Amino acid sequence: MVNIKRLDSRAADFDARLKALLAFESAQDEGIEATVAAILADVKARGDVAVVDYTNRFDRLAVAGMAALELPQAELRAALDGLPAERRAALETAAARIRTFHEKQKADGWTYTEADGTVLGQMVTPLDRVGLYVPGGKAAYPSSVLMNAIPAKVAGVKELIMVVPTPGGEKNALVLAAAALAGVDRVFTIGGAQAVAALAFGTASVPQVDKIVGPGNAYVACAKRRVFGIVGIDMVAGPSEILVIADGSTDPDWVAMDLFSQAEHDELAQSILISPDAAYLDKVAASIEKLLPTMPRAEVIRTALENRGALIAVADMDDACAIANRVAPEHLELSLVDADPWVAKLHHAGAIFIGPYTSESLGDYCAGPNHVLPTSGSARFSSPLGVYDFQKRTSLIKVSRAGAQTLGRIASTLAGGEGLPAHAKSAEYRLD
Ligand SMILES: NC(=O)c1ccc[n+]([C@@H]2O[C@H](COP(=O)([O-])OP(=O)(O)OC[C@H]3O[C@@H](n4cnc5c(N)ncnc54)[C@H](O)[C@@H]3O)[C@@H](O)[C@H]2O)c1
Ligand SMILES: N[C@H](CO)Cc1c[nH]c[nH+]1
Ligand SMILES: [Zn+2]
Repeated sequence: MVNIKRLDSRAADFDARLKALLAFESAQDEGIEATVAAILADVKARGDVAVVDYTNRFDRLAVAGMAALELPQAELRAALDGLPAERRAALETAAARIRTFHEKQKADGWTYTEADGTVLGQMVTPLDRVGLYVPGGKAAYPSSVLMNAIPAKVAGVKELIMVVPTPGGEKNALVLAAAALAGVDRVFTIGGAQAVAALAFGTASVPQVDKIVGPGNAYVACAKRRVFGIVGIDMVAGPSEILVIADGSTDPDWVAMDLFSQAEHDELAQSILISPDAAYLDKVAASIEKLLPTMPRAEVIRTALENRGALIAVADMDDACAIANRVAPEHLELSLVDADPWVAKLHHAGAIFIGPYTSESLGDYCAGPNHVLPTSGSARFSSPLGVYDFQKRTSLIKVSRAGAQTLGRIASTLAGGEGLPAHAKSAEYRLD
C-alpha cells in the first residue's frame, strides 16, 4: 500500500497541509547546508586534492589524481561513433529539435538614433566560459548534456566545461556521445558540491568558469546557491517535480505513470495530482498500487510519493489553477479534454504540458524546449534554461555635441539635487 497524502482544498486544515507539503525540502536543508559549506571551503583551500578526495568518497572511486578524472576528446568521439544506430538517430533527432527551439531565443543587439544624433543601444555578447553540471548520481542524463550545451552553443559561448559524476567509475556511453555531439570542450568526471566548487573557484586542473548551469540533487542546488556572486548561476534546478491537473477524462494509468516519471528521479522528487473529480483520484490511487510493483525503480518512486507526493481534491478547475499557481511546479500537466482555455490562468510553472497526449517525458527528451527548469517554487521568479542564460547585455551610449547640451542640463540639475557636484560639473563642462 502506497501511503500517499490525500488533501482536500475545502478542508479547514488545507492551507497548513499544503504549506507542509511544499516545505518538505527546506526541512532537510540544515544538514545539507553544513555539508556543502564545508566542501566548498575545502575545495577553495586545497583545490584538486580536495576534489579527488570527495570524488573518491562520494562516488566510490580510488583515483590518485585529477588526471584520471578528465575524459579525452577521443574517448567522447569514440563513444559517439560506437553508439547503436537507433540510439544515435534518437540522440541526433533530439539534438536537432532542441537546437531549432533554442535558435528562436537568440537575442541580437539594437541601437536607435535620436534627432540630435545621439545613439543609444544594447550590445549582446556570449559568455566566455561556462560550466555545465550534468547529474549522474542516481541516473545518467545524456538529455541534460544536450539541454545544457546546445543553448550555450547557440549563444556562441567560447568554451564549455562539463562535469558529471560517474559513481563506481561507470561511464555512460550516451552521456559521452552527447558531449561529443554537442561540442563540449572538456569533460571532468566529478559531481556534487565539489564539482560546483571546482568550477566556481578554479583548481590547477579545472578552469574557473563565468557561470554554472544545470540541474542536480539537493547538494548541487545548495552549492550553486552558495557560489552565486563568485560566478553566475542559472537558477535553482533541484529534485524534479510534476503537478498534474486532471478532469477525470484521461486513463488513470497514464496519469499514474506521469506521476511516477518524476518520482523515479529521486526520493526527494515531488509528484502531485489535483482533480475536481474525487472518484478519479481513487482511480489513480488504484493505478498507482497496480503499476508500482512493475517498476524497476519502485522503491525510489514509493519513497518520493510517500515523502512529498499528494492527491488533492478541489472544488473546481479555478480552484485547481489557484493551487497550481501557489505550488509553482517545475512541470505542470493539463490532462483535460479542453485544456487550452486554462493555460492563461496559470502563471507560475517551469513548463506547461497541454492536453492528454503531452506527457511530461516528451519534454524531458525531445520536444525541443529545455528540461532544465526552476524547482522548489522558484518558477515564481525564474525561467527555463535558455540561450538568454548564456548571453549578457551591455548598454551603449554615444552622445552628440547637441545631445550633450540637452542631457547636460538635466544631469546637472539632478546631480545638484543629489548633492554630487562632480557629476554636475562633468556634465556642465560639455555645455557650449
Ligand atoms: N530540474 C531539472 O531540470 C532536473 C533535470 C534532471 C534531473 N534533475 C534532478 O537532478 C537530480 C540528480 O540527482 P543525482 O543524485 O542523480 O545526481 P547528482 O549528480 O545531482 O548528484 C550526485 C552527487 O551528489 C553528491 N552527494 C550525494 N550524496 C551526498 C552526501 N551525502 N554528501 C555530500 N554529497 C553527496 C555526490 O558528490 C554525488 O556525486 C535529481 O534530483 C533529479 O530529479 C533535475
Ligand atoms: N525530468 C527531468 C527534469 O526535472 C529531466 C529528465 C532527464 N531525463 C529524464 N528526465
Ligand atoms: Zn524526468
